[in-house]
Amino acid sequence: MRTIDDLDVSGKRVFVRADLNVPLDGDRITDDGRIRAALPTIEALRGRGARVIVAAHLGRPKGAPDPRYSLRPVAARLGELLGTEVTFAADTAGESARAVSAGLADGAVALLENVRFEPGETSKDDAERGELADRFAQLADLYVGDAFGAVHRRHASVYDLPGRLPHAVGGLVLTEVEVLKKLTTDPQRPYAVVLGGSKVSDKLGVIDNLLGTADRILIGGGMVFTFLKAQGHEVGTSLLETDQLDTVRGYLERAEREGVEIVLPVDVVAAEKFAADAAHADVGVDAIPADRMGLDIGPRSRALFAEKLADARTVFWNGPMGVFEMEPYAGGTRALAAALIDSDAFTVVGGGDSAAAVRALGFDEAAFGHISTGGGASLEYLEGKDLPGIDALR
Ligand SMILES: Nc1ncnc2c1ncn2[C@@H]1O[C@H](COP(=O)(O)OP(=O)(O)O)[C@@H](O)[C@H]1O
Ligand SMILES: O=C(OP(=O)(O)O)[C@H](O)COP(=O)(O)O
Repeated sequence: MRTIDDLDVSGKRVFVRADLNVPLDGDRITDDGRIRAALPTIEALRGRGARVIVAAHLGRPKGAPDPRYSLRPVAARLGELLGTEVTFAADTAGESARAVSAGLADGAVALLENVRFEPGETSKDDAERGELADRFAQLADLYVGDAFGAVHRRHASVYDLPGRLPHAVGGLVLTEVEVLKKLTTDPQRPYAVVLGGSKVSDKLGVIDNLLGTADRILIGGGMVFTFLKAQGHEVGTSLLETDQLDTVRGYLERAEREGVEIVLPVDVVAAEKFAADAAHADVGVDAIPADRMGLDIGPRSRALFAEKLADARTVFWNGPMGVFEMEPYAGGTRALAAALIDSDAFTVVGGGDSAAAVRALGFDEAAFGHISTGGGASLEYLEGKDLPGIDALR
C-alpha cells in the first residue's frame, strides 16, 4: 500500500476520508478524541502544500440532510485544533462542495457536510454508490483513506472512491492495524474479549469467529439481554434483538462444546425508563421486572467480570457496559476499565464510545495498551475479515 509519503501532494486537492463520528450533546462535542486522532494526517498533508478536503460521517442519518447530524460543529473544533480556519461545505458533493474545492488555497483545509446525507454513501447498490463516488472524484486529485473506524463499511467514500483516484493509506489506519496485528498473531493467553454497547446486531456476528480465538468472552451493555432472553430469562423493556435469539443460542451451545467461556452478568441495574433521574435498582438477571430496562451491569457482575479478567494476559474491550453517559448507569463501565488497568494483560480498548467513556470517567489513557478509534472495525479486523476500506487501498 502506498502511504501519504509516496504521494506528490503539493498544490493538489487531496480528499481525506476520516472518522470524525464524535459523540454530541445537542451541538456540543462531548469527546473530541476522533478529531484529534485525525490531525496528524491532515497536518502532514497541509505542511506539504496540499489542499485538504476532509470527508466524514456523523451518526446514522437516513440518506438525507438532517440538522441533528450536521458536521458543522466538528468543522469548528477541527479548526481550533489545527489552529486554522476550516471551510465548511454546506453540502456533501453538490454545488457548495464544488465551490469550496475550487476555492481552496495550498495548505488550506475544508470539511464536507456529512457523507451520509447522500443516499449513495451507504447504498447496497453498486451503481448508486458509484454515482456518488464519481461526484466525490470530481472534487479532488488524490485520495487518502484514514477513517479507521469506518474501514469495515462498504460505503462510497470508503470503498468506491479510492478506485477512482490515485490513493494512499493514512497514518492512523497504519498505526491501528499495527497494534491490532499483535492480537491476531499468537496473543498471550488467557485472551479475553469484552463486548458491550448498543450496536447489538452489528456486533453479535463477531462472536462466531471469536469463539475460535478467544478463551473467554464477557458480555455486557445492550448485548446482554439477547443472551439472557436466549437462556430463558425475561428482560423487561431492555434492548433486545428478537431475530437473533436462535443465533445466540447457537453461540452458547458452540462455546460449551469448544470450551470457550461466555461470561454473562448475574445482575443488572434496571430502570423505569431511559433517563438519569428514573427510578432504578439492582436486580438479579432472573428478576428483571416486565416494565423495567437494564441500563448497566450490576455490582455482583462487576466483581465477577473483574475476577474473570484478573489472570488474563490479553484483553480486547469494545462497547460500554452500560449507559455510562448517565451517572447512575456508569458504574459497570467504570469498574470494567479499572479491572483492565489492574490486570497485567496487554489491553486494547476500541470504539468511539468506549474510548470516550474511558476519558469521560477520568481514566488515564496511558494506563491502557492501546485505545483504538474503531469498535466494529477492530472487531472485524480481529475476526480476520477483509475490510473494504483497506482492501480498496491496496
Ligand atoms: N444496557 C444498555 N442499553 C442501552 N444502551 C446501552 C446499554 N449499555 C450501553 N449502551 C450504550 O451503548 C453505546 C455505545 O455502543 P457502541 O456504539 O456499540 O460502542 P462503541 O462506540 O464503543 O463501539 C453508548 O452510547 C451506551 O450508552
Ligand atoms: O462509531 C463508529 O463505530 P464504533 O461505534 O463501532 O466505534 C464508526 O464511526 C462507524 O460508524 P457506523 O457503525 O455507524 O458505521
